[in-house]
Amino acid sequence: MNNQQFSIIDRIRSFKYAFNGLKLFFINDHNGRVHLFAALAAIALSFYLKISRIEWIAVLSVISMVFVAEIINSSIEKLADVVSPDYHPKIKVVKDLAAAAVLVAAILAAAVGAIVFIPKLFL
Ligand SMILES: Nc1ncnc2c1ncn2[C@@H]1O[C@H](COP(=O)(O)OP(=O)(O)OP(=O)(O)O)[C@@H](O)[C@H]1O
Repeated sequence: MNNQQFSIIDRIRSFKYAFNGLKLFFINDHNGRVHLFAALAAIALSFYLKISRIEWIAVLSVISMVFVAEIINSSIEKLADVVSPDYHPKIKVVKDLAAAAVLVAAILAAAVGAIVFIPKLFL
């Protein structure tokens, strides 16, 4: 248990570190930029198609899910690269599992995108 006193300055500092992580993700991570582009395209399409409130909730939820999964995946990859710069079978399992989380989120996002957008675009 942490016995340190609550400090608003420490809380603000934590936010600063978190925003720095976000900046690193979008600047250094190629996947981060791909996801950002896809998210902006989905949001633009949502405005264009005037999707409903509940559809906005679905679209924004899956977009954030993909970002969360990719940020955690990226973080695990970086940690694994420090822990084991050389090939290690257990690192392979760790990295493949982290990548699987992104895959699951991306499949869900594609499914939600198809359910929301396809009827408005083609039907
Ligand atoms: N040190 C290692 N030991 C074992 N397997 C590894 C190791 N590094 C990478 N791998 C294997 O290679 C795959 C790709 O790893 P890598 O870290 O390059 O991820 P990536 O998704 O290609 O990353 P990036 O975000 O750089 O595109 C991993 O999922 C894992 O199977």
